[in-house]
Amino acid sequence: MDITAVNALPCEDFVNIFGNVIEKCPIIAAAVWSKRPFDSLAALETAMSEFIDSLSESGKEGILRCHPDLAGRDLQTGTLTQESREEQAGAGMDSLETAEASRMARLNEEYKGRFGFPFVICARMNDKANILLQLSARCQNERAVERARGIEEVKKICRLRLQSLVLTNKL
Ligand SMILES: NC(=O)N[C@H]1NC(=O)NC1=O
Repeated sequence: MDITAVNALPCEDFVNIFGNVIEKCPIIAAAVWSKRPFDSLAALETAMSEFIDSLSESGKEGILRCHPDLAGRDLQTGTLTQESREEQAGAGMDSLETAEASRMARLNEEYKGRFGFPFVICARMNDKANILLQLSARCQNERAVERARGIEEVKKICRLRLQSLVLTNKL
C-alpha cells in the first residue's frame, strides 16, 4: 500500500492498521487521521510525534501507562499485544534466568513507585543486559526527565512498528 492508498483509507481502516504503532493508543491514529494527506510514511510518523508533543504532561504519562512492563505480568499470562510480544522476545525478556527475572520485577516496581508510570524502552534497540542497566540507572532520574525519556522511547518503538508494517507488506 503506498501513501496515496493510506491517505484514501477511511478512519476505521486507518485505525485498524496504525492503531497500535503507539502501544494501546488507537486514539492517536484516530486523531492524526484528520491530518491527511501525508506526503510519506515519515510525515505520518511526524504527525504522530507532534500529536504526542502537544499533550499535557499527564497525557504523556497516560501514554507511558499504556505500555506493559518488560518481562511483566502480561508476558507471563500471554496477554501482550503481538507487537510487544515480538519486541520483548527479541530482547530475551521471555527467557530470563530466575535471578534476572526477580531483579527486573523489583526494579520495575521501584521505578513505578517512584514515577507513577512504567519504565519504557525500545526493546528492539536494546539487549537484556542493557535493558537492566538502563532500568537501574533511570530509576535515579527526576520525574520530568524520565517522562521525556520514556516518550522518546515510545517514538522509537513507533518508528520501528511503522517500518515493520512496511516490511510485512501490510503497507
Ligand atoms: N515497558 C516497555 O518498554 N515496553 C515495551 N518496549 C517495547 O519495545 N515494547 C514494549 O511493549
